Amino acid sequence: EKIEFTTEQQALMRVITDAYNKHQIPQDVTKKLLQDQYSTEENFLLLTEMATSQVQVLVEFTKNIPGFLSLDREDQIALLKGSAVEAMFLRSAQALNKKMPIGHTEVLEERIHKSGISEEFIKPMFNFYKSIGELHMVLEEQALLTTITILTPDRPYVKDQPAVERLQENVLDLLRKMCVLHHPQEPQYFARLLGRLTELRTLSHYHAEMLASWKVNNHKFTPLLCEIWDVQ
Ligand SMILES: CC(C)c1onc(-c2c(Cl)cccc2Cl)c1COc1ccc2c(ccn2Cc2cccc(C(=O)O)c2)c1
Repeated sequence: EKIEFTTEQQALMRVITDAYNKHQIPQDVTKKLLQDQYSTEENFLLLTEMATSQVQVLVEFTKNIPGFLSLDREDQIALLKGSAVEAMFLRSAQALNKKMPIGHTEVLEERIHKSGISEEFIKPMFNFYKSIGELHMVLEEQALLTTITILTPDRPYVKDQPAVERLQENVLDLLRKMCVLHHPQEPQYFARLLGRLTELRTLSHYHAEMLASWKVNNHKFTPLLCEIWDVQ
């Protein structure tokens, strides 16, 4: 069917894609992937640094989502805290599936495997990475899916859910059209993408247990991660 984008949708697409492209993990952080040692401790510290950098990238990206800064301030915080892990699973999936320079991916996978995460969480995590890779999302779809995750109205402590719903609906409609445009042979592609959001929620529950097991082994997180994940 012929896909038409309204002028508002074209503007929304450009703003979100530009924001998604603009904010990257600094090179010095990703460069360390290849240099530092391989002990469990070193791997954990490197991943902690990447997670911290990723949260900063995420906050900057979120501020560029049209309408986000007009939401109630406390709701903005609730949306960020509620979606940070899911957005980082999406971002790490995209990084592992393509974005990383050659050789970084294997190193990064290796470091995740050897960072003190128990096997029961590694399996679903890498299944998710594989399922994201199989979708071959274009960049716009990645940016929109991340935005939809952030604009999830039913996060804990969100007061004005309808306001968040209205923003999310605009992005959902735009993603639906982008999917028809980029995957014309797969009418179910949009539904498959949204199915990944369900998998993200499951991973987010696993992640809470990962944090608890790291804490038990007295692993330290940065102040920013402690704040966004309510640990320590
Ligand atoms: C605190 C730390 C040990 C941790 O706790 N849970 C997770 C955790 C884990 Cl272990 C998996 C998924 C999500 C989280 Cl929060 C992590 C490690 O977090 C990350 C965060 C981002 C990650 C990674 C791996 C890749 N990326 C994204 C990435 C890497 C390099 C370049 C770019 C880019 O955009 O240019 C993006 C790990």
